Amino acid sequence: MSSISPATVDAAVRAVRRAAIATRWAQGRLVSGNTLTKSDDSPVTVADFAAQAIVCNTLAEELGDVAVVGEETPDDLVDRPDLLDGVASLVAMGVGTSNVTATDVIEAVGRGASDAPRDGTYWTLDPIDGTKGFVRGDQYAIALALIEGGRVVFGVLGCPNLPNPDGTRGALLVGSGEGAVMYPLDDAAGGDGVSASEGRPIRVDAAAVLSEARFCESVESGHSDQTHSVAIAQRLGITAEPYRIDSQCKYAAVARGDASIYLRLPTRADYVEKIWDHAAGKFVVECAGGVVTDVAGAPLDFSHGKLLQANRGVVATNGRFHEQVLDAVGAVLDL
Ligand SMILES: Nc1ncnc2c1ncn2[C@@H]1O[C@H](COP(=O)(O)OS(=O)(=O)O)[C@@H](OP(=O)(O)O)[C@H]1O
Ligand SMILES: [Mg+2]
Ligand SMILES: [Mg+2]
Ligand SMILES: [Mg+2]
Repeated sequence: MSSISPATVDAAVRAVRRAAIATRWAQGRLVSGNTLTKSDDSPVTVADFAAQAIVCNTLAEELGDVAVVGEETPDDLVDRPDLLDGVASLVAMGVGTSNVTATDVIEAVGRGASDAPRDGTYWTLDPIDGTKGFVRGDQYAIALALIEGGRVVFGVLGCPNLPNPDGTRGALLVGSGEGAVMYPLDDAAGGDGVSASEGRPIRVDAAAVLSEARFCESVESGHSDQTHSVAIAQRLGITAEPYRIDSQCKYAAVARGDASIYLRLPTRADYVEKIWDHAAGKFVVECAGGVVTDVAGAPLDFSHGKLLQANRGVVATNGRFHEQVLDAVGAVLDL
């Protein structure tokens, strides 16, 4: 396991925190013209572009010229002067400067449009994961991970709306070789980097009785097969209702013990998962003591560029239940 320098951790946490706070501000203020539909028919908003720009600018400022493989591309923005103004104001808010121009925005989003070299070192970024949840006013995540030689080595998940047991909302989860730590999103000390005094180590739950486990899955039935997940739960004797929550907040839920299992069951034979939808979340779960594989039990393989083309679906658990869950998944999906 490579060790990640404190400067790298600090830059990544600051980048995600800034994007989380700016997008949270934007979430309740979106109007219909703030959203467009991409060529694959999926939605993207001014906040997705702004978050990518904020994270890329912060990493560049603090770490220099790093490669970032982000979900969004400036191509979707260039002919949309109507969107650019909104993105620029959000970026200005996020990075704490004034005078962000349309050209600055295009350049900053473009910093996140690198290719994913097979054996190289690069960051992967989902500036808003769960855009549908974001637009609905529900859960979403900012997910940033570092990949070295085809393996995830560090991950940060910003979950601006995640409900905490003490009634507050918002959490920032960091997975590194030293374990998983959760920080409040709003730093009491007023800083936006790592504030070690406030970090709290997190672990997957210690549940030992499978029938009492809680499983989570996507809100969107088009992203995860919710019919087979019910059959799998029944087979495992699980009676609790599924915890349906948007985005990589599902990984956060498993990492900190709000749920014991995350099932992402393919809905289409031709859908291939993207690295930015899983890298940060899966690493945080593993650092918190959990296990993550695809539905057939294979480790997620980040050595194929932008796509997890060697995998289908995802199963994440507290580790203790993993084999039994995979057996049930295999039986129900007829693998
Ligand atoms: N068919 C299909 N199967 C699996 N996954 C898909 C599919 N289509 C889209 N996506 C990706 O799902 C990402 C959102 O993840 P979730 O389903 O967990 O969240 S949500 O319930 O949609 O909010 C979403 O990420 P964002 O685009 O960042 O929101 C997509 O990359
Ligand atoms: Mg998207
Ligand atoms: Mg995503
Ligand atoms: Mg996204």
